[in-house]
Amino acid sequence: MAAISIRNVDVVFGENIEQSLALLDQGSSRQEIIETTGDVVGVANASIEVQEGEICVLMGLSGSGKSSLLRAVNGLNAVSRGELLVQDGDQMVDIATCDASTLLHMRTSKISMVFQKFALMPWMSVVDNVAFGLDMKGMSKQKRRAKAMEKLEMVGLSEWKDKFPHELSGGMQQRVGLARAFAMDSDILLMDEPFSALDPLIRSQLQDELIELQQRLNKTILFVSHDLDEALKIGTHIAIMESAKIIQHGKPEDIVLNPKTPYVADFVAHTNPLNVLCGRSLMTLVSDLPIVNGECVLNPHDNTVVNVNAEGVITTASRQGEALPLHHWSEGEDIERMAEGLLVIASPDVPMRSAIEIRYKTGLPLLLEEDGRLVGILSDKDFYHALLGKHFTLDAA
Ligand SMILES: Nc1ncnc2c1ncn2[C@@H]1O[C@H](COP(=O)(O)OP(=O)(O)OP(=O)(O)O)[C@@H](O)[C@H]1O
Repeated sequence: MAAISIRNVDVVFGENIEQSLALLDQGSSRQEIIETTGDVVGVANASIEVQEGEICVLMGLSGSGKSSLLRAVNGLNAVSRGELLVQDGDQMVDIATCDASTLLHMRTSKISMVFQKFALMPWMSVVDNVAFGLDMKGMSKQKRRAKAMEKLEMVGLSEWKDKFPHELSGGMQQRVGLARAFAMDSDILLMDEPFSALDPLIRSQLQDELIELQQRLNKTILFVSHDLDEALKIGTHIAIMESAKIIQHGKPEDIVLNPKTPYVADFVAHTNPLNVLCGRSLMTLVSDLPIVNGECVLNPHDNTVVNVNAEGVITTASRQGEALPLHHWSEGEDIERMAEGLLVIASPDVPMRSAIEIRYKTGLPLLLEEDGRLVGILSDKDFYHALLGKHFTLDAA
């Protein structure tokens, strides 16, 4: 079930909204609209569904409209046109048209927000900051404190409960912000560049923690970032915005492999694809391998070959006439101790990061097997393609 359903949403800032919407419908650009009406188009005709338990990252350059859309989800920005449905139990509430008391209910019990600037109260202790917001839910003081302590524990800051925000580092303050958002126990978390003010190491740690917490608590998260590496790491889905519009929405691997416009391709070209790609997307198909004397040639330079029977089952392999030991690898198995000269057979779903590590340890290509049949290989050419970003095809719309 969709937790958030954004349907043809426009967000226009200004005094002449009707006129600006009419101009949008006529195909006027943002710039033309600002020149004619003085209004700024924050979001134009955005439609996406975010399913329960997804982390959807809104990605795009500065000014593309990410925050404008995010803030529409909890009513901080008014929706000028369209429907913005948010799940409340087994019904959907339209944030665009609901009354003030419904909006208040949604904000206090269904949707929480984490900002880039931690938004902590400087005069309140860490634990009181985390508990802030729970009294609006009518919780007793004792319960509020217990809940706040539980969430502080979760982010590893229980020892810091009585300190004040200025006594904490930026990363710790952001953890307090996260603890506060999780304390609200809302089903939906809106996160506006929550980690962008932090240094890379802390940022990466908090990203890992967020993924882990999300898996444990199964929240639905809408996350704004201008960093595709971050989006690829934490997003189950990514929506890319340009000039107020969503121009591509899909799973991370789809975005990396099939960018729809040069704008998306440009983002993709500057990212590290190893976190999202798997062997299947890059492998050389078995049907494309040269066959010499009935053997599939993996590397003609050192005569590494593999034999498959009529059913496609791998039987033996050799390098310069010497038999190579075969080893079936599955995810989670230690790669560190793999010996040079081991020919590894893995699933086509092997993450490229693991595949490269295996290649590094064994010095050999990988064989990819599905349903007991050899379907492809990963050789150095495929690894270089992944690293150099030559794996995608620009599917220009
Ligand atoms: N409250 C507002 N009033 C008027 N214009 C606004 C308001 N909020 C945003 N805008 C304008 O809407 C456009 C989109 O801004 P938005 O903050 O959504 O972009 P963004 O993609 O989140 O950018 P950034 O990464 O820099 O935060 C910008 O031109 C901005 O000036």
